[in-house]
Amino acid sequence: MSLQEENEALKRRIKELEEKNQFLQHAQEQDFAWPFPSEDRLSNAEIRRFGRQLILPDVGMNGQLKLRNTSMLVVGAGGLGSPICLYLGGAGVGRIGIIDHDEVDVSNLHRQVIHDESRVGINKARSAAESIRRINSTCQVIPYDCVLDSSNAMNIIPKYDIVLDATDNVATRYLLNDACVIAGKPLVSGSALRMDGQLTTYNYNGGPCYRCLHPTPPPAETVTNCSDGGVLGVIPGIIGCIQALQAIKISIGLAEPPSLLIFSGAQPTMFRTMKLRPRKKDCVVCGENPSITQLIDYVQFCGRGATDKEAPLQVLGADDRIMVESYQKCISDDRPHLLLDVREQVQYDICSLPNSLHIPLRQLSRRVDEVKQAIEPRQEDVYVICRLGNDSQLAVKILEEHGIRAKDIVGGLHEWSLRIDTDFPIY
Ligand SMILES: Nc1ncnc2c1ncn2[C@@H]1O[C@H](COP(=O)(O)OP(=O)(O)OP(=O)(O)O)[C@@H](O)[C@H]1O
Ligand SMILES: [Zn+2]
Repeated sequence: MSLQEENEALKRRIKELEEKNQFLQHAQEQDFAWPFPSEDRLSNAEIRRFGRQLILPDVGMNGQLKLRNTSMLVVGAGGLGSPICLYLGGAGVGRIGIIDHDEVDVSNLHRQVIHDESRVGINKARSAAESIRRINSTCQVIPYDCVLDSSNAMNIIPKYDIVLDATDNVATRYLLNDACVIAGKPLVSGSALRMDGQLTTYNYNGGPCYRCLHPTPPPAETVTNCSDGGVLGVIPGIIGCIQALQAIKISIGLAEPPSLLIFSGAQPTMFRTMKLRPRKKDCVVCGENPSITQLIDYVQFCGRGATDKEAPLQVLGADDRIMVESYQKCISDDRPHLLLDVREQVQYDICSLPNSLHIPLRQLSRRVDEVKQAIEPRQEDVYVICRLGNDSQLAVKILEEHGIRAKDIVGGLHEWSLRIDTDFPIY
């Protein structure tokens, strides 16, 4: 390509980007009159755009108008929130609020398909809003770049007709439940982990709320999220799509009594539905004499908040732990020692430090003799490592119970990769 051609191509690209920018600014600055002024008819442009779903007897003019006059709040623009936002925006929902405080990370992109590589580092609510506007510039999209918590939930939730829980932590589930009961909003709640997912609508059609079924939160250390347990990208895609469908059905008046949908992606018959237990008359929030009439401190109630899902465990004292730098010195000084790696096989196969003995934490109690055999000849020091430095502490405790003194490596392989060997993979 000649210099002149290159110059012309660059000019075209600049023009393209300027046009895109203008379009986005226009979309952001559009007049947010709500509900839409012309409530009783669709424009020709709308008829053309929504024609394929407009001709469904279940939707029709009436249903499409209802969608246009419905506002929905999507909490979390991650794995579930991505398909929810894309399909609700595409379907013609009039107003969509999106809350997320987090930024797009490259490890999100396998499932959070509303974002792309160019959005890495950008707030997810803003990124999702931009994607919806590109699909349907007439949708009023309101991104909230913040953590939804007790201080702001009652300012936001009452402004919407239907709320969709697309988050990944227990504190936000209880917060959303209570806020939706207090504000009288249906809550379409989804979850996805590994190959499985679940979906329920709470506080809808006389059905139960989340607390009716789960009065107390599970112990914080038993809760697994996608970054610990993994997730196949398409699983939240499926659940999120059904959440969007459910919200559309509620909006246009097609929804049945709420039930629990259980999705097992690894099984040949993937879908099951179960009847929900009825609403509890003595439920503390939706019962006849509720003791919770305003939002509480959910971080305290659940033992963990929305933003500290990867907060490190503190099980051991300082004497039972070493920093990655000290472990590196141990290697460079050639000090005899045993490195025990307690991650699952699937993680060990991805990467490991040389000369480690591998016993997954789950098997450690019954395989403790292997550790003894490995250290006995030279009475070596034992160091335990895992991915983030949580399981390794639990492993040190187990070894202690069997009379083996060991130390855990603080922050695990993640820290090793950040501070010692940047070529070591992070996953
Ligand atoms: N209280 C909250 N307020 C705002 N956003 C929230 C809240 N709780 C969770 N979220 C958001 O919900 C989304 C859930 O997405 P997802 O389950 O796919 O996990 P993730 O946090 O993006 O990814 P990973 O677990 O792999 O780091 C996240 O983007 C998270 O920031
Ligand atoms: Zn209840």
